[in-house]
Amino acid sequence: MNTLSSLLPSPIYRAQEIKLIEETLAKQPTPLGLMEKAGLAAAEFGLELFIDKPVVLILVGPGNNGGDALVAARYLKSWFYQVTVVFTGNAEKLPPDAAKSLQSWKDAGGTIHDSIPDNVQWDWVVDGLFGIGLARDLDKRYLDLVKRVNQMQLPVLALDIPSGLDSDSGQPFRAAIRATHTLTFLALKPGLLTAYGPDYCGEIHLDQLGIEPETLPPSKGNLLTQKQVISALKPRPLNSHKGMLGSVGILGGANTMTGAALLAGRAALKCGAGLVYIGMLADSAPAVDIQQPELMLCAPEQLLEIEGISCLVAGPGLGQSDRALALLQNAISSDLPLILDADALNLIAVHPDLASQLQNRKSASILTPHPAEAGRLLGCSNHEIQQDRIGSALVIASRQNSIVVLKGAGSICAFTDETWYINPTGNPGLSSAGMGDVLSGMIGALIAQKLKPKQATLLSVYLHGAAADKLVSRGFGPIGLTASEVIDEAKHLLNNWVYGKNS
Ligand SMILES: NC(=O)C1=CN([C@@H]2O[C@H](COP(=O)(O)OP(=O)(O)OC[C@H]3O[C@@H](n4cnc5c(N)ncnc54)[C@H](O)[C@@H]3O)[C@@H](O)[C@H]2O)[C@@H](O)CC1
Ligand SMILES: Nc1ncnc2c1ncn2[C@@H]1O[C@H](COP(=O)(O)OP(=O)(O)O)[C@@H](O)[C@H]1O
Ligand SMILES: [K+]
Repeated sequence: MNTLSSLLPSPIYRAQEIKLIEETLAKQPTPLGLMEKAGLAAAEFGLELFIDKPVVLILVGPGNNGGDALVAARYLKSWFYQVTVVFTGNAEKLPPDAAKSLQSWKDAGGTIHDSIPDNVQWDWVVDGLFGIGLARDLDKRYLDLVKRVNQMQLPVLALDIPSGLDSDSGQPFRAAIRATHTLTFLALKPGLLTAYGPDYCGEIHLDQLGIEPETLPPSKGNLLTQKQVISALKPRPLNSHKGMLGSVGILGGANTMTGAALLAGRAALKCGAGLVYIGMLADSAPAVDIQQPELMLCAPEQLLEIEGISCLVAGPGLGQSDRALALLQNAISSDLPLILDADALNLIAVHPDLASQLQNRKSASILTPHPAEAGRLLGCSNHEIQQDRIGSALVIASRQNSIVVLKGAGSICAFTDETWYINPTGNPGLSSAGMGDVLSGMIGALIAQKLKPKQATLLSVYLHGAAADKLVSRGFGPIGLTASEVIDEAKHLLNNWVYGKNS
């Protein structure tokens, strides 16, 4: 069994893909069937977690997830746990493997309750109501069970996925079990990792049921891991100079939003860009950033004329004025790698000519929308984006011929070759103004330092969240965490990753 942080690059499969894998595996003769393995793994994990908690409630659903729970019940009973099994479904309609598990449970002397008995004080709960087979809203019977368990405020071990959660999208079907631990089987599913998934899953563990990951079919989706993102980093040559480390141009900072451009610029500087220019649109734009005088501030029209810029970030605090539109047009028509955030995305959403200009670019474009910006780009609501974060990010990537980072809990990085990644780092401390500006500056810095756009994007997304996680672990958040703090921590982490120092 693996915890998330111990996983090497790990494939993520949607429900349809997992079903195909299960069908293939079911045809291969093994001494122990997959359900038996899943139930045993769950019981062993329960034993590890709750060795001193003997009274357990096990909820069994109408499909194979329920079958897993019945197997777990049988093992736990044989280890002298006091097990109460609740099954409200129709035994005659159970799929064959689950029906066998029910029979084995009964053969072992187990009994079934058709509702949760009153007046029993359980120590913990096993949630085996639904797994990846749930594809519609919970009906009242199951909704009541889910609500009842959530009210108990007990430790809950969810099998495969918390019941009620959509394993593809991370959205609850009306309600979902709030688990303290989720033991998922065979491989990761996106719904565990993005949108509401992390809120419902608690600690996520993976049991591959003895199936070697190399034998699974290749997946378009993967979990981002530290090992993968840092693989492109290397120490600077001793004989380095600032010209080698690239220069980032930031376009933004209209009236009242100069801070956004400054944050992007400071992030670019502290993530290692050799030179950082900021072209601000504000009427009385500052001539210098007193806190960061290394930044070079200039008129935005001038920025686009500067020789030797390696990469442009357009959008932080850009506004949507005619001047902003004209500047953005120029930025998109440049041959430079381009990171587009915030109002740059909003302008593209309402100017189809800009969108088609973007599609035809030869150099890399990276779009970093939050769900509302993604909704504007696709002409749909924020809610619709969140219902299918992966699909939405892939559609934007393909339509705009761009790398896309769909931000928010479990950010999705999507590519035009239809591959996608989910980022496991980050926390609600990042839900404050300026965090997106910092991310765009970080990507700019890494591209300027000659990382490939894909690698720069994946590394920045992971680093941005990891810096926030480090800060929260030291008590600097989540409440009141600031974008400026994230910049400084990202600098420390990046040095640590490249030079192995405990800074
Ligand atoms: N098939 C296999 O080989 C394996 C399956 N495993 C387990 O099986 C699970 C998938 O099993 P299933 O495909 O049977 O699906 P589930 O057990 O997740 O649930 C599907 C069942 O729920 C019913 N249902 C769906 N939505 C409902 C709703 N809103 N209200 C009431 N009933 C509803 C369906 O009619 C079906 O009977 C996995 O998540 C995993 O836990 C594991 O044992 C590993 C091996
Ligand atoms: N709950 C969360 N968990 C993980 N990451 C988060 C969370 N909330 C926000 N973030 C991250 O913080 C950043 C916020 O960006 P954005 O919404 O554009 O902020 P702003 O526009 O204020 O700069 C994104 O990278 C996003 O993924
Ligand atoms: K479950």
